Amino acid sequence: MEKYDVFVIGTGIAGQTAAKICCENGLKVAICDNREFGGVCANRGCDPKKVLIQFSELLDYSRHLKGLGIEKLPKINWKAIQKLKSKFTSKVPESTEKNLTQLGIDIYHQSPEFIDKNTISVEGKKITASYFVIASGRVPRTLHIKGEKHLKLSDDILNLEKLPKTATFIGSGYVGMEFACMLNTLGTKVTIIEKGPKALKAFDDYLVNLLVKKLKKDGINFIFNADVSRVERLTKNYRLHYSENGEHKALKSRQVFNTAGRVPSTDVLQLQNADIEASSKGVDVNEFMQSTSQSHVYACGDVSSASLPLTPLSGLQGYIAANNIIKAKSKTFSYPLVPSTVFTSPNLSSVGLSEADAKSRYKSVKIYQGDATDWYNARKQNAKIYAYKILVNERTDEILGAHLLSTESNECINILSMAITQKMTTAQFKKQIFTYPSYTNDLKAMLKKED
Ligand SMILES: Cc1cc2nc3c(=O)[nH]c(=O)nc-3n(C[C@H](O)[C@H](O)[C@H](O)COP(=O)(O)OP(=O)(O)OC[C@H]3O[C@@H](n4cnc5c(N)ncnc54)[C@H](O)[C@@H]3O)c2cc1C
Ligand SMILES: NC(=O)c1ccc[n+]([C@@H]2O[C@H](COP(=O)([O-])OP(=O)(O)OC[C@H]3O[C@@H](n4cnc5c(N)ncnc54)[C@H](O)[C@@H]3O)[C@@H](O)[C@H]2O)c1
Repeated sequence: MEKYDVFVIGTGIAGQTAAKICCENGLKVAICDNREFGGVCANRGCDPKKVLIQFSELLDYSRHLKGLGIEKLPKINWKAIQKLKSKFTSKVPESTEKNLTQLGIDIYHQSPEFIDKNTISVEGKKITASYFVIASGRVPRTLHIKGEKHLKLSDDILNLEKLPKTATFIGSGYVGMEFACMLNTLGTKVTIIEKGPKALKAFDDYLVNLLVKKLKKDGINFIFNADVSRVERLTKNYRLHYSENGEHKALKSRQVFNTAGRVPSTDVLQLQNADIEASSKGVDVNEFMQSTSQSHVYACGDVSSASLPLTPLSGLQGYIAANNIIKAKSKTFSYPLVPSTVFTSPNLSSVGLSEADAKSRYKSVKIYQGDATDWYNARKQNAKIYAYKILVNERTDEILGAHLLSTESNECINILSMAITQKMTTAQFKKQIFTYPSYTNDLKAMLKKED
């Protein structure tokens, strides 16, 4: 029977970070994955997605300037784009394995199953470890509808051989909105069907409404409050059945994508054999990223109950878990401020408190909100929408939350994130000198006029 100090499940950013730190500190470490090594972000998430999306962004940008200096729109070569994307993804599994092995970490290519609290079985072997790190991430939610097997997933979108003429997306969260926007810009006729009353429910209503309005003008069909029930295969197309206000409806498209969210990947691990508690939120952990039920088990990244499933947090949680294995309770996870961006055209970005949360926590909240479409930066690129909402504590003048909708919001939001972390007042922020002309410089102007 093989024996390790630490056995890590999952080779994404969380698992790799934890494994490397444990190994560098002299522990005997093994790591496993039931898919290609390297995790979602590098293989089938953030990185390949942005390689593809930069082309739809470029096309959207060019469309705005057509007739104003651009005569012909760029012609998209999807095959070449896929080739470019593969240059980023194809080497990830091999280089990840090589890197881990060179450090002296043993690797396994299968999902393990817990046999008891200290024993797992993997690749037909029984293995014991003093500590386990569960870093198995999330997988697409199953919808439990008839014909589910016909639904394609985000992996399939990233690997599309050709752009479909028509496509339906079930779910209008990050994944659905980003890919729907990309395909629509590249020429696919897109419908988004959402069970709730709005898209991107975690984001600011004012900005989401403006984004949805822009995307509708671009040709995306949105259906809200819909209950999907069945997918049917036709000769060339698929028909999705759903009900809206109790009325049965159906729509036909070449592809139907399930973008209805992701759930913790714990199904096959047999956690119950080791009495490790997990819920629909993931493996239950405390502030040390330690399982609340088994002190020798840690969970980090998307699979942990403390996750907000974004890459930067997964790395941080992997770091915390490993450090606590090396020295018990030496590091705590205390929900840092996390900026995030939905990579639609334009980008929707957010950091800190929402308007509702700010108002419930603070007595008096100033709201700096506006449509900046007629400001210089948007006008020069003939952008269709540019808007913002920044929330400020009236008593202290500190910035509490920021929400931006613009082509550059994915970068600008980081400036506001730093300002909030540093507890900057708007007076201090406005004293900063930024480059001109720049979207960053506009942030100061946003804080001038209260809504
Ligand atoms: C399409 C898409 C786009 C995204 N874009 C962004 C973005 O732009 N920015 C951002 O911050 N985040 C983005 N995310 C989220 C981001 O990818 C995740 O938050 C991040 O990858 C999580 O890292 P992790 O290490 O926790 O888990 P993962 O990267 O999911 O790694 C978990 C690993 O565990 C393996 N595994 C799962 N189950 C088992 C098992 N039973 N046994 C063995 N191994 C197992 C998996 O194969 C995987 O390799 C995106 C996600 C998707 C799906
Ligand atoms: N740019 C980024 O940072 C980025 C990009 C992609 C994913 N992510 C991360 O991955 C996570 C998962 O993203 P996601 O888009 O898969 O999930 P999500 O939770 O953001 O969105 C899922 C959407 O599907 C809807 N839905 C659920 N069941 C449905 C049903 N039966 N019919 C119709 N609609 C249904 C939900 O109401 C929701 O609007 C995100 O929370 C985010 O943290 C981040």
